[in-house]
Amino acid sequence: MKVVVEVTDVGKVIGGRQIFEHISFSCTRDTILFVRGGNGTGKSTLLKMLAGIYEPTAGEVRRQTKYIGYVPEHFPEDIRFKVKEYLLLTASFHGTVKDCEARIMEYMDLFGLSPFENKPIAACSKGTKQKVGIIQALLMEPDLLLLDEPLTGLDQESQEAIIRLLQSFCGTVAIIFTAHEDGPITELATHVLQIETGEVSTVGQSVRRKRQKEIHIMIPAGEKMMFIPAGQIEMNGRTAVITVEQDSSDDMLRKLLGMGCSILEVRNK
Ligand SMILES: Nc1ncnc2c1ncn2[C@@H]1O[C@H](COP(=O)(O)OP(=O)(O)OP(=O)(O)O)[C@@H](O)[C@H]1O
Repeated sequence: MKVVVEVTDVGKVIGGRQIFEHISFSCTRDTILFVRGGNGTGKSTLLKMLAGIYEPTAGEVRRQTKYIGYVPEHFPEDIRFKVKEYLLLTASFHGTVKDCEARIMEYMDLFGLSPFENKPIAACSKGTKQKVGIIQALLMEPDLLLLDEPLTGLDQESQEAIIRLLQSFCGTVAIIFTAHEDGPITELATHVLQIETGEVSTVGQSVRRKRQKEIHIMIPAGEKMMFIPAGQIEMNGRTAVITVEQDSSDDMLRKLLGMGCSILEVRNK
C-alpha cells in the first residue's frame, strides 16, 4: 500500500530547546497512529510539522498526499459564523457547495449536530466545536487526517460518535491522533508512537483492549446467577452489575431477559 507520509529521524528545536528528536515512522492508508506523550512533550508540535505548519529542525517529512485534514486541539475562538454556514463556506474552498451540502447534512446528523445548524459557533460547546472541526476536515476528503486530542472535553456519547466515525475511515484515510494517555480512542490505533522515546509499537492486546459494557439488573427472587463467572458480576442484594465485553453484551442481555431479570441500565465502561 502506498505510503502517505514518511517521517525520517525528525527533531524540533523551539526557542533553543529540543522539543523532540529521532522520530521516525511511516503511514499508509490503513495506519491509525496514536501519538502518546505527557504534557509539553511535543505532540501538537509534531502534528503541526506533519501538517506542514512547522518545518523540522532535523530530519525529513515526506508526504504523498492530496489533502491533509488537520483538526487542532482548540477550535479558533473568534469565528463569527453559524455551524452550517461555516461548513458550507469552508467546503466552498475545496469544491462545489452543491456537492457538499448533502454530506454536511449527513455528517451533522451522524454527530447529532442538526439541531445546532443555525447556532453561532462562538456560542457552541467545546464538543460541538470539535465536531465541526472534524467535519470540516473530512469534507476535503483527506488522505491524511491529523487530530490533536480529538476527545478531550467531549461527553461519552460524542466520544463514541467520533470513534465510530474514525473507525469507518480505517483503510481509506491514514489517521494520526494525539492523546496524553490510553483511553477509549486507543483501541482504534494500529500503531503507537511514544514521543518521549521515539519508540513505535504495533498495537497489541494490552493497548487495543476490548470495550466493555456494564449491565445493571434486578434479579427475580430466588434466581441464582451461577452461570456468570464471579469476576464478572458484582451482587448487591437483588441488584447486580455484570461486566461483559461489548461483543457479547447482546447475548448476555437476551439471557438475562429470558431469566426474567429487569435491565436497569446498560453503560459503556
Ligand atoms: N510556537 C512556540 N513557541 C515557543 N514554544 C513553543 C511553541 N510551540 C510549542 N512550544 C513549546 O514546545 C513544547 C511542546 O509543546 P506542544 O504543545 O507541542 O506539547 P504537547 O505534547 O502537545 O502538550 P499538551 O499535551 O500540553 O498539549 C512546550 O514546552 C511548548 O511550550
